[in-house]
Amino acid sequence: METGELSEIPTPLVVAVDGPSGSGKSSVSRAVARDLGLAYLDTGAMYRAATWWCLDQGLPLTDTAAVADAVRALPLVMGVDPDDPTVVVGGTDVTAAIRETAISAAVSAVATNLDARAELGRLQRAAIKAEREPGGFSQGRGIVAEGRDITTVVAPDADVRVLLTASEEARLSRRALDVHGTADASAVEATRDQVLRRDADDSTVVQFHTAADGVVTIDSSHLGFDETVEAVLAVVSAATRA
Ligand SMILES: Nc1ncnc2c1ncn2[C@@H]1O[C@H](COP(=O)(O)OP(=O)(O)OP(=O)(O)O)[C@@H](O)[C@H]1O
Ligand SMILES: Nc1ccn([C@H]2C[C@H](O)[C@@H](COP(=O)(O)O)O2)c(=O)n1
Repeated sequence: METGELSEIPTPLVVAVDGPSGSGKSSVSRAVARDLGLAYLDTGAMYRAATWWCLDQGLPLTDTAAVADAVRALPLVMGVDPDDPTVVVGGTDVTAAIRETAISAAVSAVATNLDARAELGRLQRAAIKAEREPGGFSQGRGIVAEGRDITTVVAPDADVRVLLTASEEARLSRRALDVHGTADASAVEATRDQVLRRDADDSTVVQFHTAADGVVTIDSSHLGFDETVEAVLAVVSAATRA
């Protein structure tokens, strides 16, 4: 499918994308949203923002009740422009800060807190609903939302549901390139915690390695970035023609 061909897609359109760390969900979902003129919601960034907020207040992430209370009071504003997805907490722009290694290392403690998940899921559903209505960023065209449980828990009724996977090897070398600028053996080794340990911890509460019924799997291990975007657009096209 050619870029831009989907200007005729039925709207509002909700596209849900899940997958493990480094599978390409964020970058591919942003490109798909841009192409289709939709909003973009990075739900992982919401877990990261919640983690930043708790740590900023000096909360021990092991105190599950205190973390859940803090997340219920989280003053979070998510920017859903795919060209400039921002994250603001209590008036502070934390878009860059939430990508730091300290947050990546700690975020699973919040992601495995079931009360925090319930609250963030509620905020995610509200953000998706807002983009189905005229007042949102997309003016009612819709949204691409990505994470770990969007196809299954947050938006199981999405118009298009995709599980984006890639081999461990591909995911580790992509993340190593991002973080260390090289995918040599030591860079890959240094990336294991951020990718595999985090996925193992997160998998204890949410399933994102196998597609649920009705979810289309795209394995990007041997696809380039543009090919992966095209593959998702093809799934959107097929689903909206059906
Ligand atoms: N098909 C692909 N081929 C090569 N590189 C890719 C592909 N898809 C994504 N990438 C690159 O891999 C890196 C990781 O992608 P991205 O951050 O989107 O993954 P993610 O699944 O959102 O990870 P995380 O959940 O850890 O945030 C980025 O640099 C991205 O450009
Ligand atoms: N829907 C979601 C989105 C994210 N998470 C968790 C999993 C990660 O450890 C963390 C950060 O996500 P990332 O920015 O790396 O995509 O948030 C989740 O449990 N559910």
